Amino acid sequence: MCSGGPAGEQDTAGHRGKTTLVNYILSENHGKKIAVVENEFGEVGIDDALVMQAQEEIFEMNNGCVCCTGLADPAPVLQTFFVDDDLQESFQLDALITVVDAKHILQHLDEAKPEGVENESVEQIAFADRILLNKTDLVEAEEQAAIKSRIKAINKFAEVIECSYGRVPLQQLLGIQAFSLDRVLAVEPDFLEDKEHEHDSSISSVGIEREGLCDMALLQQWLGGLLREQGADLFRSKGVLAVQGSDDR
Ligand SMILES: Nc1nc2c(ncn2[C@@H]2O[C@H](COP(=O)(O)OP(=O)(O)OP(=O)(O)O)[C@@H](O)[C@H]2O)c(=O)[nH]1
Repeated sequence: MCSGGPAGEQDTAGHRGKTTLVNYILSENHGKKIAVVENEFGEVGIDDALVMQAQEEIFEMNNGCVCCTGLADPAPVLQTFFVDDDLQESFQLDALITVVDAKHILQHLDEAKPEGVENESVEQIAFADRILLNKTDLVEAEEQAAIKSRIKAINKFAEVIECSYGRVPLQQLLGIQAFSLDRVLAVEPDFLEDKEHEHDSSISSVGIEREGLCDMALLQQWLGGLLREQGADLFRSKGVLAVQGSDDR
């Protein structure tokens, strides 16, 4: 299970490399059968198109609210494994793996939040059993060491693995039996209590679906305007485009 987070573009905050990691796992020759369950935030499923169509089955759950998708707090998704009897009987939670974007993590950890609102980057690191410190190609060794010690200060138990493009030997990620309920309870003592959580309505999504080909110049003009006027309020944008004059998607 990989926990999510706010996104932007490759060298902007967000997009930490989770899809890249999943695609790497799916394309490696590990002999395992893998099912991917995606918790998509928003009514238009995008990740499904971005995850490689290997032989694996992909289940997509659309329209999750931001707090239930694991995008912010990983706890609600983790709880699912413990409150559902069928899941408990058939599955074992092997590890919660958090992918960290080395280029932007310090900025996220330092973000001041309103009172009562958790810093989701801190939460995701605190709950993790393994932490992939990804995009290390974009930071100097000195900064990397500083990031590692910040991570260790939040979670001293999880092994931190430095990598680029999620390239980590798979025996360090799959079948590692690293999840420990006791450790999660130490972070959040009421983790197993059947509490209704308040849905976070401060973050919402907008989906746009259109038939036909798009004009890249017009699209960039529109996106540029949107970023100028509302960039500070945009957490994540992604999509699949059929562009006029190009065979690629
Ligand atoms: N330089 C660099 N780029 C990377 C690395 N890992 C992933 N990327 C690039 O970062 C971009 C975003 O990667 P994704 O795997 O889509 O990120 P994500 O976490 O799935 O993003 P969301 O699903 O939107 O949260 C892509 O262009 C990747 O090729 C890395 O280690 N270094």
